[in-house]
Amino acid sequence: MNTYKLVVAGPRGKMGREAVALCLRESQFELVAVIDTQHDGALLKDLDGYIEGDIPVYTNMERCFSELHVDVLIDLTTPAVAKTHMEIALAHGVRPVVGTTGFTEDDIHSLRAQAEQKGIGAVIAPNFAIGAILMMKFAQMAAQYMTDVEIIEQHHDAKLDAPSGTALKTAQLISEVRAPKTQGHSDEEETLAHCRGGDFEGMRIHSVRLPGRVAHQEVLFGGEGQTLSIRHDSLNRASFMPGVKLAVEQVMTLKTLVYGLEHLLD
Ligand SMILES: NC(=O)C1=CN([C@@H]2O[C@H](COP(=O)(O)OP(=O)(O)OC[C@H]3O[C@@H](n4cnc5c(N)ncnc54)[C@H](O)[C@@H]3O)[C@@H](O)[C@H]2O)C=CC1
Ligand SMILES: O=C(O)C1=N[C@H](C(=O)O)C[C@H](O)C1
Repeated sequence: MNTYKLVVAGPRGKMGREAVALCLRESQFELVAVIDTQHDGALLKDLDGYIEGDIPVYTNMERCFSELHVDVLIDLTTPAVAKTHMEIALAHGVRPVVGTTGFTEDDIHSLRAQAEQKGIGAVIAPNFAIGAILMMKFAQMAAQYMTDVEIIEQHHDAKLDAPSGTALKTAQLISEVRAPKTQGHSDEEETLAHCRGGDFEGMRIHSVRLPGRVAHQEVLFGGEGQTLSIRHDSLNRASFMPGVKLAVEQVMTLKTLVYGLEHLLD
């Protein structure tokens, strides 16, 4: 059985905590360090909310990767730092598995070039939940036949980016099968700014942020005399962990950057 030496960036975050728990319970995963913004030199068990783990905390990723042998970085941090984290990992021959959202298409192109230049794998997955991948694939399938589409995503109010990475990825997948088109009335006017949401090739994306939500998305299609709704709900963050596990296992076999877990499920 293959074993993987892993580092988690963001261990005190909502997703980072789940990822640390995943690494500690999976026998083929060995958590060798965590990357935090604070607590350099402490141990995981010293961090708030942890009671076990003689695992070193680094605040400097370069130093971590220089001192330790690491196979995979799991990054669950913030849009502001995730790209730099990926660049540092790739430069050190460490394969990044990144759930952090907020990457632009240019970011993805340049990171893919870096992964290919190093000849190692990398995964950016805007959503690790298998049901969310199915929701996106079903939406892509439906958009071939029903071309009027609006996406409504709902998240907790601590989310930094809007729209969600999942909503953007859904729109990108739909745009592979649907020509850009203007939706709604050609003379429509917003009397309150942004009421019609973001415009992605004519598809409208609406972002709801409310306490009590986790991660939810509905893709709405309208046709003459009929509607179709495709909805996915993540009710907790454990829902993302089978996808993280899959990505860690698969990234070891890749030689390029893969954007979207759907490419690892086929
Ligand atoms: N791909 C997926 O399936 C999912 C992706 N996400 C994404 O994952 C990211 C994290 O989400 P949450 O855990 O909900 O956020 P969070 O705010 O609970 O956690 C983020 C953590 O990152 C840490 N952090 C910030 N800068 C850092 C740095 N330079 N080094 C190390 N740690 C750093 C913060 O201290 C914080 O603990 C977001 O971008 C979110 O959109 C969230 C859920 C599922
Ligand atoms: O911030 C979150 O919580 C989530 N972020 C991802 C996204 O932006 O799509 C995935 C999931 O929706 C939860």
